[in-house]
Amino acid sequence: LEALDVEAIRDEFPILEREFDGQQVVYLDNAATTQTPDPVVDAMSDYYRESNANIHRGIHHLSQEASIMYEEAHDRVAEFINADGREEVIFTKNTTESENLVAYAWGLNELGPGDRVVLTEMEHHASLVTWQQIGQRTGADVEYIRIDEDGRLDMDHARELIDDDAAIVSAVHVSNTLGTVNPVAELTDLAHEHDALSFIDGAQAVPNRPVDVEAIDADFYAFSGHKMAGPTGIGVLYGKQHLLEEMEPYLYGGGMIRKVTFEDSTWGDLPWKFEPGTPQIAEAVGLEAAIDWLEEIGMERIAAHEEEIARYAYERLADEDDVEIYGPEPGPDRGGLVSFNIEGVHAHDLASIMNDHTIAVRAGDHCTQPLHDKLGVPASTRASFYVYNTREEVDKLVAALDDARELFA
Ligand SMILES: Cc1ncc(COP(=O)(O)O)c(CNc2co[nH]c2=O)c1O
Repeated sequence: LEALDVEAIRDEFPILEREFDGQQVVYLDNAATTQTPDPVVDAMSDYYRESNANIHRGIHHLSQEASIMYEEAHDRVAEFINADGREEVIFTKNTTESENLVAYAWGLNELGPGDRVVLTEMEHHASLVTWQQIGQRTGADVEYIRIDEDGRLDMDHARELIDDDAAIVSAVHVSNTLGTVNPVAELTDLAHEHDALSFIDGAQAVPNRPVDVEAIDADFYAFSGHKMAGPTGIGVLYGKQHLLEEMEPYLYGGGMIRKVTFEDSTWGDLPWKFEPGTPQIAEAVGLEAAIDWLEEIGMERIAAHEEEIARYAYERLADEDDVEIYGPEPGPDRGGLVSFNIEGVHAHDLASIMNDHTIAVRAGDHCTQPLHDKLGVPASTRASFYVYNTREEVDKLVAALDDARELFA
């Protein structure tokens, strides 16, 4: 597999030339949000300059043009994740809203006492808090598949929890804290063996590796545009068509109806039934441009680049005696991020020192507070990589650790 031309890629991100206090930014916070290449920014600007109009096929050229752009963005997403078609691709605001859509439109109506919602201990709050609250409102139990000391799922425990009481398994594809790549197809098979649904949180997977929802056979799959070189304000909920057809919407308004009388209303076709009001049209154009841009590079090459950079970062950090790294060894079941702590230095202090060197990392609980409780630490520092990161940037990260030791350890 030919390596990425990182320098050519970096030329499409002017933001990576930014300097603070005379130092060039080193952006290692990609699990939080990725940067946006010129072609994506240009596509959205061009939309506003040349095609902007409200959609739902108004009787004028601009509306028809904007409607087709918006509708075809759904087709492009379906092709990218190997969904059957636009009917299985709902545009939301972000992964969080995609999780809530299923929780409200399916969970509230289908769950009750005696049902079990099976999560994992490494879930992001977007999934964990959502299903925890739905469990409280419906009387369903919420249980968590344990992780082992390497940050991998305990699949024996998974098989124990995913039994005939399980109604849905909601699991993260790639952990945003541990980097663990979970066996989502196996979890889905287990769920289906017991007539339970499978909902996979792909926020840290779709941007970084090939994802085929049909191969996984997930019933629902969620991700965000801003984590895959696309804009904020747009996310995707993939859902199997027969499930989305059966589900009642939980957000009402214009654009999602077929017929409205004073007495009642009927709902429009998929995916529009779940997309009320004026949607994020420019963001849909931007998301399609991001998919084009990523596929131009190739998802396999992106995954290989990230594995190589994460492996290098893991190995450099593992050489430091006072550094504790969370999650599996480098390899196929670790994604492109490394979370760690330095003995005697709080993660926030470390991130602050990194910022003195204009190195952008994330410090905190990464919206996985129960996982950090389980790890026995209040916070961690996370370096997360994307297509434009280099080994030299990892070297700068490691070199800055000494400043933190001098000041805090
Ligand atoms: C695994 C996972 N699930 C869901 C979300 C929520 O995505 P959103 O709805 O687009 O915000 C995130 C975002 N994770 C992070 C956002 O900032 N730092 C992070 O690690 C995530 O990493």
